[in-house]
Amino acid sequence: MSYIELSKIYKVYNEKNLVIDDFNLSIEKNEFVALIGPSGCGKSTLLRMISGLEDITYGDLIIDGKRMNDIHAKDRDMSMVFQNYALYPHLTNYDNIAFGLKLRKESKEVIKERLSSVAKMLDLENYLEAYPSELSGGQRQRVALGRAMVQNSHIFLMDEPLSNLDAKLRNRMRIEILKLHKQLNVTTIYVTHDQVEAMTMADKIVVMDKGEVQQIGKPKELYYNPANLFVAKFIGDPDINILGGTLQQSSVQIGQSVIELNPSLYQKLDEYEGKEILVGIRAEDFRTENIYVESAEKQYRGMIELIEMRGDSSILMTKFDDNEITIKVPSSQNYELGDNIDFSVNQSRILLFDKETGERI
Ligand SMILES: Nc1ncnc2c1ncn2[C@@H]1O[C@H](COP(=O)(O)OP(=O)(O)OP(=O)(O)O)[C@@H](O)[C@H]1O
Repeated sequence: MSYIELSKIYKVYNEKNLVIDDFNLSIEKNEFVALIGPSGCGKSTLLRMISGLEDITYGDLIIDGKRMNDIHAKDRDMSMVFQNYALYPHLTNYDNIAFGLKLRKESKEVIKERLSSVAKMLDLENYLEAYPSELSGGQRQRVALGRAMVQNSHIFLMDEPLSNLDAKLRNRMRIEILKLHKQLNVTTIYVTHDQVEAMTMADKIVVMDKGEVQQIGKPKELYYNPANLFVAKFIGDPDINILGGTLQQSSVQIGQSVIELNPSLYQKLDEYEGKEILVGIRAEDFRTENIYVESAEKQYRGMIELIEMRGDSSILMTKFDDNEITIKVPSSQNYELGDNIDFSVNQSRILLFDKETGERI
């Protein structure tokens, strides 16, 4: 049995509103798990059920072999960090961090010792006598982290802790949280709607939609082997290109164009022969250089309609037959608006989906 087991968990609000539907997840000790999905999919509800702030309607929450459903939040050995920091404005940062310890009636010495070690780790030593309003967003979030850390809990629950920070600070805090996670040997469950955050931080990602798990896997698994169209579209930036086509033996007909498929792929496709399917191609899976070397790959030509410069790469928008597509190229390749671009498709990276169910074929 894993350290944390969520087994057949359901959440029903007001006896009719099902927001978590048969959720199952195993989490190992010291693992960093990200829950991601669009707004309203039930991520926060799930985290609140784990923390004890919300009842579990049905199912079992087991931690270290013990059923926790009826254990009070304060006795669950967990610390929570929220998006809006939830700091008390009338308390100094020191008292904010110490709040939980004082509530638990820890001795002054213990509080002082833990505060000093945490403040050092978070680079907050010079701000302890100040109030939260005197801090920047990043510093406030560090105070909130500090408050969680001094509890010495074995489990950290984080609900979009970085969403209020600007992009640069978010990147820095991501690294800080990861370092803390490793240093403290805690098990972390991290809610975010930002797939980049989840991909860069998590050992394991749970993709949710409408209260249901879509896929659980390592970041790379989700990226290269999405279970369905929802996961393929949710993970990755820019969005994966999805083209509608008809399967014909060893190829897919897309409008007037044809994409050849790898033998390993089309051998599994008998039941789809002559049927409409969806083809997923990530922007980096078009080849634009040395395509003549890959003689087996068919070549296509499109006119560049838009260029998005991203620093190291450029995203080119062009057409494949009548479909708008994006192609990612190193920005050192010089393309201009209106240029024609020749490209081929990396066959080994093509993803196919059932048009009706969205499931990966
Ligand atoms: N106390 C409540 N009573 C009734 N319905 C609720 C309650 N809390 C949440 N919900 C509903 O449960 C669903 C899931 O909400 P939840 O906050 O868990 O989503 P989320 O994925 O965390 O969204 P976001 O990313 O926007 O925070 C929503 O449809 C929401 O309206």
